[in-house]
Amino acid sequence: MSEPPAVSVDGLVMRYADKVAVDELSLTVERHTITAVLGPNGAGKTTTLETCEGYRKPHRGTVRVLGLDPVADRRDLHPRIGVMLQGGGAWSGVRAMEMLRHVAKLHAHPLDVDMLAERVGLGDCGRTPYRRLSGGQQQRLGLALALVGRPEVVFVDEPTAGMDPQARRTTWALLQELRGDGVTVVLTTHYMEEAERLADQIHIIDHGRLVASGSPLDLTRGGSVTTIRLVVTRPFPPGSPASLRTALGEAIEVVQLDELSLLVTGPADASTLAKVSRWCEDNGVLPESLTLGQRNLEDVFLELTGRELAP
Ligand SMILES: Nc1ncnc2c1ncn2[C@@H]1O[C@H](COP(=O)(O)OP(=O)(O)OP(=O)(O)O)[C@@H](O)[C@H]1O
Repeated sequence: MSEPPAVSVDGLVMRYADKVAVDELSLTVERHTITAVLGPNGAGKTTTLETCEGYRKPHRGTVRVLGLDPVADRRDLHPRIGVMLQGGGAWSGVRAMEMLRHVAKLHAHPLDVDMLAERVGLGDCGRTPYRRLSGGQQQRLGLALALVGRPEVVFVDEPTAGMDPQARRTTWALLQELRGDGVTVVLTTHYMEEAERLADQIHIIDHGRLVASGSPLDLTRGGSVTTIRLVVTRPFPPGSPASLRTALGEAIEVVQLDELSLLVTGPADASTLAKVSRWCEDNGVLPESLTLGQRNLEDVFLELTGRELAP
């Protein structure tokens, strides 16, 4: 029999009082991958992760991690997973290395804590109390705490939030190294670049629902699709997206980003650019800029939800 996937979520519904935070969500995370759950603030990413980690019980649907029920099989599952919580999850007065040593002792075969501290870049702040660590250092400690028990699956919630660009790159390299060692990494992020660079598989969620899944390449369709961004000097006349779409033809999508900009997506080329320019002239619209580019995940998200991904 083949081994179960790292994570399988099937028809998950999660509610806070009357609010539906996760709405019939189904997704699979294959082993030995980096999988990103991507979505804007409030999309339901943390709630989904916390359910996989066994901190919340599904209101409906099922969740399995390494084939186990995170709540009912908690004792068997917990030694096999690592969890990096949003906001660190350490006591405020404890020193970074004390905390790491303490957690290491709870595991049967922990990693060497000094090596791990060095690797995540905790280096010279090991004696600093948790509350005095910078946001980025708290994140690094959180990551070390998640990894010290040699987990098979590691859940990391917004691993690079609050990190400077260099620390972010170090963290990306570390997560890639983990995948190389056979660990499955499940991360949430609202950084499109993070998902695009790191993930083998991306699940985009919005309002608790899955809106798209695939590899970064699948989702951006191999770069054969281009975008045109049109920014204008005065608000568009009413009905502009529909009128522009009619002018450009069937295969082209037009999304209004805000009152002064539109995004055109599809098999666009120089002739499409010329048509957009002509449409502007015919409709008394004065372009401030008109740029042709490759479609990226941010554009995919915009098309799917009509909203920007970045907070
Ligand atoms: N404890 C709670 N009580 C009530 N509502 C909650 C609670 N936790 C989350 N929510 C709501 O559920 C929805 C999903 O929240 P969740 O934190 O899962 O989203 P998220 O995608 O992780 O967002 P973020 O990127 O901001 O962390 C949001 O509308 C949020 O306000």
